[in-house]
Amino acid sequence: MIEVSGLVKRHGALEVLRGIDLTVGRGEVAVVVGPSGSGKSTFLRCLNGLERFQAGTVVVDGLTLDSSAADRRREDVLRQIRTRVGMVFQSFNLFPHRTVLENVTEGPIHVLRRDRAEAEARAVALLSRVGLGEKLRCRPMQLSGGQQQRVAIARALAMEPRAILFDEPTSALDPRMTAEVLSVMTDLARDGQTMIVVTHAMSFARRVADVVHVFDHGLIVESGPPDRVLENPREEATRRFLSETLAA
Ligand SMILES: Nc1ncnc2c1ncn2[C@@H]1O[C@H](COP(=O)(O)OP(=O)(O)OP(=O)(O)O)[C@@H](O)[C@H]1O
Repeated sequence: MIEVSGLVKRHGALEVLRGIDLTVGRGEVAVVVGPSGSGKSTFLRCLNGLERFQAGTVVVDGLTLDSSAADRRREDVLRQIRTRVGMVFQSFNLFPHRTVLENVTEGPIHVLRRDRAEAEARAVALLSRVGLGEKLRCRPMQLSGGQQQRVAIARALAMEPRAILFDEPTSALDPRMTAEVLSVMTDLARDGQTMIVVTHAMSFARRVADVVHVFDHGLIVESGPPDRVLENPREEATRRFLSETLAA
């Protein structure tokens, strides 16, 4: 579903990603962990074209983005990738003046050109699935952070994405709201949703990830199943990261 090779991203002289290779199969859950500043968010942002990169290739569901694509072709590929790959951010990013229901129907109606009644019926079903069937007419401000994040997940799902990228979806939430959001994400994973999740929630990584990738200074230093990487890390950088995370 997603194949990244040799991805290099620079900000001026700073090499933020120094040659990332990573593959995510259909229905797989990849969890990305690593210290602050190691390039995790930048990596996700390169996958759906929010960031340009200087070298390497990203293939998503058969669509290829590379560093050399001319602007017109790039825009065309990006448009297609963005309809196939959802993104859920730390800060929810909902439309503040729209209702919960409108937040979820906006993309299907205006981007996928779905009929309004069909889009609303599906949005109601998705909002019920994330436990918000009673909140359809609320505005985002009237909801807790955990509820807003679940709206953001329903909004991503409404686009029928082939894959969803999660960028620290629970780091602005308290433990109870974090648990609500991780439970929704766990259900999605069980239903076979392809996902890449950047998170500090190690319990989620242990329970749900098929593969954990450890970033350090713009490189993947270690990858493997969670019980192996998190319980028996081979690399010093992984051990350091895990001991700092446990101490925090
Ligand atoms: N627009 C930018 N201009 C310059 N440097 C940037 C820019 N965006 C990110 N960086 C730098 O790139 C590096 C990687 O940042 P990134 O946000 O990807 O890390 P991260 O692993 O997601 O960190 P965190 O866990 O704190 O979110 C950092 O050193 C950051 O300062």
